[in-house]
Amino acid sequence: MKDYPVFLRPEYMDCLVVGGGSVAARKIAGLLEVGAKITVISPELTAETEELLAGEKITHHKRSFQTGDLAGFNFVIAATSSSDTNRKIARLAHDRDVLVNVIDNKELSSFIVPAVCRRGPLQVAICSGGASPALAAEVKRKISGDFGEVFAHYLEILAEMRPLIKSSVDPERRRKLLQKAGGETPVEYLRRGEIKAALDFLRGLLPSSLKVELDKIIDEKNF
Ligand SMILES: C[C@@]1(CC(=O)O)c2cc3[nH]c(cc4nc(cc5[nH]c(cc(n2)[C@H]1CCC(=O)O)[C@@](C)(CC(=O)O)[C@@H]5CCC(=O)O)C(CC(=O)O)=C4CCC(=O)O)c(CCC(=O)O)c3CC(=O)O
Ligand SMILES: NC(=O)C1=CN([C@@H]2O[C@H](COP(=O)(O)OP(=O)(O)OC[C@H]3O[C@@H](n4cnc5c(N)ncnc54)[C@H](O)[C@@H]3O)[C@@H](O)[C@H]2O)C=CC1
Repeated sequence: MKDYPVFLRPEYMDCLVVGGGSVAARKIAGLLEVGAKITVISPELTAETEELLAGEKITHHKRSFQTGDLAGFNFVIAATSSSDTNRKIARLAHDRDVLVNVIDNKELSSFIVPAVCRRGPLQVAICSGGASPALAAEVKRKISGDFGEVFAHYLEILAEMRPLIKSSVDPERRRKLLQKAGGETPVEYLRRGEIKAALDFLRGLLPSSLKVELDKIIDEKNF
C-alpha cells in the first residue's frame, strides 16, 4: 500500500510525545522547528532531550504513560522503548481518531515522519515507507546539497510578489507568468546559486508597475 503525503499545519496540532529518549528527541526537535505545541510524558529524559526542553514552552510530565493521557491531543508520537506501551498508545489513539506515529511499528502508525529538506517555504519530504530510514536521510542530504539557501530567498520574494501579481495581472497572463516564475529557468539559476540572475529573470516577466514593487521588496530583504 502507498502512503498519502500531506503537510500538517502546526497551529492546528496539539502534540503529545510519549518517551524522552534519543528517538523522541529527534521527533521533538522536528516539532519545535515548526513551533508546534508539545507535551512530553516520560519518567526519564536523556541529556539530549532535557537540553531540548530547556527554555522551551513544553509541558513535561515526569511519569509513565497512563490510559486517559490522550485527552485533549490530536497528534501523538509513541516513542517509548516499550513496544507494549507503544502498541497500547496506538490502540487508544485509533479509538479516538487521533493521528499516531509509533516509532517501532509502522503498521500501527497512521502517519510516518519523513526526512525533510527545508528552504524557506519550500519543503522536500522523503520517505521510504520504513524500508530504509537511513536511505531517506541520505537522499535528503543529497537534495540539501543541490538546493541551497538561495531557494528560500527567491521564494520569500516570490511569496510577497504573488498577491500583487494576482491582483494586477489578468488570469490568463498571470498563469503563464507564475509558471515561468517557478519554472526551469529560475530553478536552474538557483541550483547554481545565481540568485541575481533568477531575480533578473523574474523582473523581466513583470509589467513595469510591478518591477518597481519587486525592487522595493529586494531592497527590504537585503540578501
Ligand atoms: C517507520 C519509521 C517510523 C517513524 O519514526 O516515523 C521509522 C522506523 C524506524 N527507524 C529505525 C532506525 C533508524 N531511523 C533513522 C532515522 C530516521 N527515521 C525516520 C523515520 C522513520 N523511522 C519512519 C520511516 C521513514 C522512512 O522509511 O523513510 C526519519 C526519516 C525521520 C525522523 O525520525 O525524524 C529519520 C531520519 C531523519 C533525518 O536524518 O533527516 C536511522 C538513521 C540514523 O539514525 O542515522 C535509523 C538507523 C538506520 C536504519 O534503520 O535505517 C528503526 C529501528 C530499526 C532497528 O530496530 O534497528 C525503526 C523501527 C522499525 O524499522 O521498525
Ligand atoms: N522511528 C525511528 O526513527 C527509530 C525507532 N527506533 C526504535 O525506537 C526504540 C528505541 O527508542 P530510543 O529513543 O532509542 O530509546 P531510549 O531507551 O533512548 O528511550 C526510551 C524512552 O522511553 C521512556 N519510556 C519507557 N517506558 C515508558 C512508559 N511506559 N511511558 C512513558 N515513557 C516511557 C523512557 O523513560 C525513555 O525516555 C526501539 O524500539 C527502536 O526499534 C530506533 C531508531 C529510530
